Amino acid sequence: MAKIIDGRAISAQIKEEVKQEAKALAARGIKACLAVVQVGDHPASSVYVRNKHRACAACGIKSLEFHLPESCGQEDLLRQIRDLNAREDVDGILVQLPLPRQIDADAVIEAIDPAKDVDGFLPENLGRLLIGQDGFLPCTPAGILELLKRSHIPLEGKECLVLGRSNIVGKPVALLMLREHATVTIAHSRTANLPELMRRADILIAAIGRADFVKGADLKEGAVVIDVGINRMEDGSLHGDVDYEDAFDRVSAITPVPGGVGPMTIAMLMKNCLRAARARRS
Ligand SMILES: Nc1nc(=O)c2c([nH]1)NC[C@@H]1CN(c3ccc(C(=O)N[C@@H](CCC(=O)O)C(=O)O)cc3)C=[N+]21
Ligand SMILES: [Mg+2]
Repeated sequence: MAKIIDGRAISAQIKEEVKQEAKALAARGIKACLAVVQVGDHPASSVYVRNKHRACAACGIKSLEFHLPESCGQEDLLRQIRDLNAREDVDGILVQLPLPRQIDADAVIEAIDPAKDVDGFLPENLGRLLIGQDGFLPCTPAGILELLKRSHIPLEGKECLVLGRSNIVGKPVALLMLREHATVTIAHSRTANLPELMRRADILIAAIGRADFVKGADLKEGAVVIDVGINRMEDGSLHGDVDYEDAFDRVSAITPVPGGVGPMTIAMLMKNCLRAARARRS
């Protein structure tokens, strides 16, 4: 029987821990504060942004909303970020992605003060992860590690296969697994021997954005599957990158979609906000 790794339950536990820490900080007169910057009205973004404000409220973190029009220019956005960098009361800055085409997203993200980079997207924080220094970890990779740790899944010496090589999930989660002494392989669209790699992975982390791409027969018997994919189907349902039903009887543990990695991303964002507040103000 496969164990379902319950991201909603584990994220609720983390948010409860953050709430207690936020309370302790508030007792010293420090109210942690996240600024969320949204540009335009990408429908998915509005939902995600609302969820982030909701999580802040639940954790006792103040959240501020800055909503710029779809047509806003690069300079307008940069001015907004410089303003938030300068504000004493703002601990974390999150610029919701994707940004409209006319905006250079890399330049915008890099304008954020690294001490307020609660997404963990800046070169400074990703570089710290690479060389083993403390910094803000990107939320999805950090959430994946937390899911594995709180589910007591051993990582040391295990074969871990990461599907996908993005800067915000694939590459950083591979580094985190390496830090935990797993043997890590990163596969991508041009990997030649994917079937062979999938068949021998003890832990498979899928972050490719292709609905139901990984089938049960692809997996090693008893593998642990972490599914980062959030693929919206035509009927409105969400599917992961792994065919959950098909994989279920073959794995020892698996994250559902929804209710797996997604909620953990937000919980780790809350944790990063609190950490930013503590580091900046005490
Ligand atoms: N600067 C920035 N930081 C981000 O962290 C960021 C971003 N931009 N842009 C968009 C992506 C996406 N993302 C998700 C967070 C939570 C869920 C989540 O909670 N998902 C739920 C349900 C989702 C649903 O029903 O649509 C689940 O998987 O159970 C999903 C996706 C953060 N992102
Ligand atoms: Mg599925």
